[in-house]
Amino acid sequence: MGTRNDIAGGLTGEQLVAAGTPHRRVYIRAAPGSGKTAVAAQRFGIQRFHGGDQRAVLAVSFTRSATAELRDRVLRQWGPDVLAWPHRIVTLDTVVCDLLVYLLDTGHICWPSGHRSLTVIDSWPVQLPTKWSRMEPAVALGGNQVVVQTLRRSTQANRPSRQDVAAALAEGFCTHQDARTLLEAALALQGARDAVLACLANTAGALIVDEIFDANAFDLSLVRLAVDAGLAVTVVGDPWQALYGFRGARPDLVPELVRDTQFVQRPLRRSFRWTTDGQKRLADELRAGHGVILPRGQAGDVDVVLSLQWKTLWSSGPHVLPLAYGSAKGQVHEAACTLLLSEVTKQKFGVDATFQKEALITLGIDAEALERLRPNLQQLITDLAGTAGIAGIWSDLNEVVGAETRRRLPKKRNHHHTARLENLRVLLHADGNRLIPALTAHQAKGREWNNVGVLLTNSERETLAAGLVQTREDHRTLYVALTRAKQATRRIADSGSISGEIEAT
Ligand SMILES: Nc1ncnc2c1ncn2[C@@H]1O[C@H](COP(=O)(O)OP(=O)(O)OP(=O)(O)O)[C@@H](O)[C@H]1O
Repeated sequence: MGTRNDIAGGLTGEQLVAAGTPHRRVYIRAAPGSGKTAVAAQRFGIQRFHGGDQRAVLAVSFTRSATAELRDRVLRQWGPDVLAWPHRIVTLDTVVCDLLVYLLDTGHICWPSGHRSLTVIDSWPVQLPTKWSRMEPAVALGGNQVVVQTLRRSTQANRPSRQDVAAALAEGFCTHQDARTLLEAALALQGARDAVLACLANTAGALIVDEIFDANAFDLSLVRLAVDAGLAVTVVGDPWQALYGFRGARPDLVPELVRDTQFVQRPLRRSFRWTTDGQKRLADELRAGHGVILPRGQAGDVDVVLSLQWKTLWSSGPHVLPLAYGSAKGQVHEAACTLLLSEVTKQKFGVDATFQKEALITLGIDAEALERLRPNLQQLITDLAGTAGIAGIWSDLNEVVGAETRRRLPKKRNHHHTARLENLRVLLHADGNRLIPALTAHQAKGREWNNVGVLLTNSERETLAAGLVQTREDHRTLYVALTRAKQATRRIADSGSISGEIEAT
């Protein structure tokens, strides 16, 4: 089986060394645009076809989009055979669930009403009714039994009742976080831990972990477990691009893992992204911690606008269309507006709104129901682009979406609901002007465009001018935003005008 590399001219020596190294524990430390995904994909294929091992080659990443990108790349580089069972590319959450189910199957832990297959959901509020409360039902392990406890939290939030969670659990439902909590607790039981180690050793020969700096302490303990089980483990990542501290990522623990378990380092230093001296210089200056100023300049043609917050993007003038209202919080009205936004983003850019999938889950709407809804959503966009009153459009949206969802839509409209529609209306009225898609740096991670505009707050500009520090997550988020362009990164002003060339101080 030969490789079908999709990179013109093939991989460089540095990339081939990283992809093909025979070491069993490898840390590929990669600069932005250095072909991290291409190298991970190459290593997957080498271990799959040339590893001389029938056991699974497993690659994991932390988000669905990063996992899908790696899977696509592996399939393109190696053809469909590469993912014949048992070889897999999945999120680490999938591996967690599989191990939990294995422990249920082997009787090391017991689920209420004896369930052995699980339906794992993103969060309870997308599935169960909630109330504003301090009392939070928490799934835990009591001995080897899965139970529900109630915890008193210091702040109130929308939370489901203990009874509803217990009933859902008895039907085999749990959240990804529950699955993690339960596996972590189970691994503290010696019998269960030995069983997981044996399961890993028997079924998998190699593990590749993409974006290792997004791992939290438990994720890293699973990587250690894979090392203990004797798997060949490769971790890939860039410490400058660790963004998920808010989800508990612990980039500071990665050097410890690499040191303790004696990984060899294979750096990827050369970047293929920069096609101009200006962008290369910017990337070098940022990484060296030097101060950088992106001066304002003439407007025109960036391919995307990036910012650290969705909110900033919505207040950035009539030419910038953000691909989401905000991160998905499982609220029904927000989800209904996301479906509407998605019709616009599909029309303008040919892509879904960023959290459309989450909105469909929140509303319990499947693909067929969405198709039924779409003509009505399109009519609502026409209304929004016209002069119809916002209050009427708000209740029409409720009626349209209400016909397909069992979730209760709000009876009373409030300012937040109508603001979403008002904002969209402003953009639909920006006639004749080219709309530019806008994303947060988190959503832009791993992606690249020719020309990138960034929207910065005053304090972010000051941070940039003083120079970035790798240990600060807010600094790393700026770094990710400013290293997405192949040609140029410009500072876009709120009016929609864009800055000129990069200037390093
Ligand atoms: N050997 C190579 N020759 C030519 N182009 C390459 C080579 N390796 C990678 N590239 C190109 O460089 C670009 C960046 O690659 P990729 O997206 O894999 O980088 P990355 O390391 O994942 O970046 P980031 O960490 O910033 O997300 C892509 O357009 C890719 O096709």
